[in-house]
Amino acid sequence: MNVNVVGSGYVGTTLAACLAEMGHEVTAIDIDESVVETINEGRAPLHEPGLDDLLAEHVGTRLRATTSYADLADADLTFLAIGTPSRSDGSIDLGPLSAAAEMVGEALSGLDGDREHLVVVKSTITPPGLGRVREALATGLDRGDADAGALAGDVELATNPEFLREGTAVSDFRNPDKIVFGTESASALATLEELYAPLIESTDSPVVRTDPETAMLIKYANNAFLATKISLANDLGNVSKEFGLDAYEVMEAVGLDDRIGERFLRSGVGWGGSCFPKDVDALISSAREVGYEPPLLEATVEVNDRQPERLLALLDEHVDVAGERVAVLGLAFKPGTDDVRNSRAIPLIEGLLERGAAVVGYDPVATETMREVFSETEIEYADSAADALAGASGAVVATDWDEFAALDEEFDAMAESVVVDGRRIIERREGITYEGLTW
Ligand SMILES: NC(=O)C1=CN([C@@H]2O[C@H](COP(=O)(O)OP(=O)(O)OC[C@H]3O[C@@H](n4cnc5c(N)ncnc54)[C@H](O)[C@@H]3O)[C@@H](O)[C@H]2O)C=CC1
Ligand SMILES: O=C(O)[C@H]1O[C@H](OP(=O)(O)OP(=O)(O)OC[C@H]2O[C@@H](n3ccc(=O)[nH]c3=O)[C@H](O)[C@@H]2O)[C@H](O)[C@@H](O)[C@@H]1O
Repeated sequence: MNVNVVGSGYVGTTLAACLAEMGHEVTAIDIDESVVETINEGRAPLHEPGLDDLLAEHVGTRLRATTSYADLADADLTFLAIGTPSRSDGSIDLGPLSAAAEMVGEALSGLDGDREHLVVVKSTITPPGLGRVREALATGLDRGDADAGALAGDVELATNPEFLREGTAVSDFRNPDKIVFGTESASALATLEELYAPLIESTDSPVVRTDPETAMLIKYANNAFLATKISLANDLGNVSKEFGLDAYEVMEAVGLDDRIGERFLRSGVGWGGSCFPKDVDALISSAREVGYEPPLLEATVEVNDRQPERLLALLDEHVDVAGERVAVLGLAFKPGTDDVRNSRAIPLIEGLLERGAAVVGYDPVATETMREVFSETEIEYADSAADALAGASGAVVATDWDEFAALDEEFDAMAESVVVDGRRIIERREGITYEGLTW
């Protein structure tokens, strides 16, 4: 099939590359010229394992990138994979997605009368927000019938939420736990089924067929459940630590219960990233708009917000960091990515700066992205964990990069070897004062 993917971030680029791998002709559209140039050179515009190889293989044959919407109507369908960031009140900023939907509408306004085109929202958007995207698309099509809530027969809106994780985006896309189609007509469903047929046949993944709004609520409920699972592990982890017990031993045993499952029970400094924080906030915000205060989701956020301060309080017990050099190991919100959006390293660094510490951060891939959050005048960036630790009076671990597990004599070069681990990646050893956040 002939497919457009509008938005070439983590989701859009992965989707475009994997659809090309499945044999489709794909056009990736992004407003950022540098992103388009990078893709056309056969490279990923972001750090995502396996994506460079896929692009190198398919760019120039089945995949191309462009900033132009001009030929959009030639394809069978168009995905919208635009960011849906949070506003300060927790609701979603629909501006970028609506703007893109309007541009797609304009590009489709000249569609031949006998042709159909499916617009598929891949972005995560609340059910009420979807109405706004429909309106924007209708505005673009210049049909102005948004009140009727429907688009003319030849252009239809569907949803197909994405469940991939950053750092494992390509393998997650190739092996999905489920595929969710939110459609309003049999022909829209048939289009998505045809598009995904190679993946469904090769993986046997379950397919959920529902309406567009329910599909999106499934996405929110999924992320809310996972974030709550981690926050519960953190709450129980804090209790374990106060009892002088090891939360990991406890949760490993708890996870053996099939009804609970062992994944996403790793306690520590909490969840970050571009999605859990914004999606849980958006769900709370849109529930409030319809008159429901969701107490458990609010507690999920509160537990998460407190973990970095709990970690710093442990550091305070061992060293007064005012005027001292403190190493922050890991800047990315999790290993395998250069994404620092809502990374737990950010509140840790802010807390250390408030205490008057001289912060030196190290990350194997996320230094450049973190420089956009903290300038070189605010914190120092080291080229290696060893350089970050040298002369430091304390170290905090924010990300569980594998390479941190191998650190050993590097701790000997610290002025005071106090290590507070927020991710259980450093081994306890002789010669260092080690504190685990929940163990
Ligand atoms: N990052 C992730 O792991 C996941 C993200 N999602 C959802 O997918 C959506 C996209 O997320 P990311 O890929 O992380 O976003 P991103 O921020 O990495 O990428 C968005 C891209 O859209 C481009 N863009 C903005 N306006 C545009 C326009 N009018 N026309 C063309 N391109 C435009 C930007 O230049 C950027 O390259 C969000 O709703 C997110 O919640 C869902 C599952 C996983
Ligand atoms: O909607 C999204 O964008 C995506 O959000 C998450 O994926 P992602 O944010 O890439 O990363 P995760 O692996 O889920 O980790 C999120 C955060 O939770 C933390 N985490 C994870 C697992 C755990 O046991 N403990 C824990 O603290 C990680 O360190 C990280 O900060 C979901 O896992 C994906 O299914 C979803 O598609």
